[in-house]
Amino acid sequence: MGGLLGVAVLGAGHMGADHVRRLDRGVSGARVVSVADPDTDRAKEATAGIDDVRVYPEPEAALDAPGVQAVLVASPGPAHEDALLAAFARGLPVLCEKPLVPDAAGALRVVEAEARLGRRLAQVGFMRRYDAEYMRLRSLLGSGRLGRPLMLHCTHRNVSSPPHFTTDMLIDSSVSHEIDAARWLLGQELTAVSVLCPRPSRNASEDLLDPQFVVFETSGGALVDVEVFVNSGFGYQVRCEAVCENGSARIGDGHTMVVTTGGTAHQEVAQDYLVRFADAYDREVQAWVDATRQGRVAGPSVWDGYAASAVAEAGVRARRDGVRQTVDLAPRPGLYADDDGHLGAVARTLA
Ligand SMILES: NC(=O)C1=CN([C@@H]2O[C@H](COP(=O)(O)OP(=O)(O)OC[C@H]3O[C@@H](n4cnc5c(N)ncnc54)[C@H](O)[C@@H]3O)[C@@H](O)[C@H]2O)C=CC1
Ligand SMILES: O=C1[C@@H](O)[C@H](O)[C@@H](O)[C@H](O)[C@H]1O
Repeated sequence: MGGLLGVAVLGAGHMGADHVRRLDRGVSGARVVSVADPDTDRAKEATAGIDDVRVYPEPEAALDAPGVQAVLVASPGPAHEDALLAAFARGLPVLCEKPLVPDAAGALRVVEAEARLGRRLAQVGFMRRYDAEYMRLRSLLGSGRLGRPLMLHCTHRNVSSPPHFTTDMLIDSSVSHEIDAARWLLGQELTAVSVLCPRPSRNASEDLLDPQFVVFETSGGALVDVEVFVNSGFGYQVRCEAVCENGSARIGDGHTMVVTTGGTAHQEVAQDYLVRFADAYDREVQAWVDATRQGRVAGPSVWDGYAASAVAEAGVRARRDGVRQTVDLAPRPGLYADDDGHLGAVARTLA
């Protein structure tokens, strides 16, 4: 594909506006040609200073704008299914922010729609796969040097959650990252989930069960625990420690400057994902633009997005019912047999 890749961006909120800036100025090979947001003022603000960009209230109009060759979906999760199906109907490659679709049935409909097309068109925005620390951890685990992984201990803390955030979203929006990262790091499926909730923090809104403690069992006999705390108040902290038979490895501790003065040491703590994962988003979007211009689709697949939604849905049930839930994935269509390239390679090294 010659020339710059013309991208339609759906949703101009926190992530959408950041991706518009990234496509315009942060990565090479792309330009934003249209943006859709029912809040057109928000879309205009996000596109201020960009030449020849059109703003629409409806997603379909943005997809049909002249020059659109690919789509970046950054609308809220419940709007993703319609956006993906509309992009597929037009044969447009997509980078869709996580979650693919928050509910497993909707995510499976997207899998089936892409499988019917017979070719991959979409990548899911699980950006941790593009984070330098996560990539190092995966390659260390894959090398077999530490032996078989026994446990992953994960922490996922946000400073505060937006007003629309619900108790279910702690798992289907926030923990969805750990679900994908665990599948990718271990090369195993998550097969069962249990959730415990301590007495909620007074800093969370009254109807929010925050924090939560989630434990996954994996197909290879490992355990993955996640403390998710979206109103920690003190920082954006994402950590992961892999404990293996012959050693352990931890990421997420030292992302910023440590200042020592007057007998004490202070470490800055990132306040949000846009800062902590800035490099990962850049790498993710650049990889998507490059692959799309070459007519390829890479990165986390629609199948990975479905698996994450199915596991998260079981987690939400486990939290609501207070009972361990098993995860039953639908049969994987042949189109995603290649996903073993992502998951199976690590699994094979560790077998
Ligand atoms: N990868 C990551 O680390 C992160 C991913 N996200 C994901 O990004 C997506 C957007 O999240 P935020 O930007 O935080 O939300 P937001 O609430 O800040 O922005 C969403 C925007 O979408 C617009 N919108 C609503 N319905 C729409 C539709 N049908 N078509 C187009 N636009 C529509 C809203 O008016 C709003 O401006 C979600 O899927 C979320 O899970 C969000 C934060 C971080
Ligand atoms: O994806 C994200 C948000 O949607 C989610 O709500 C946050 O908890 C995560 O830290 C962020 O990466």
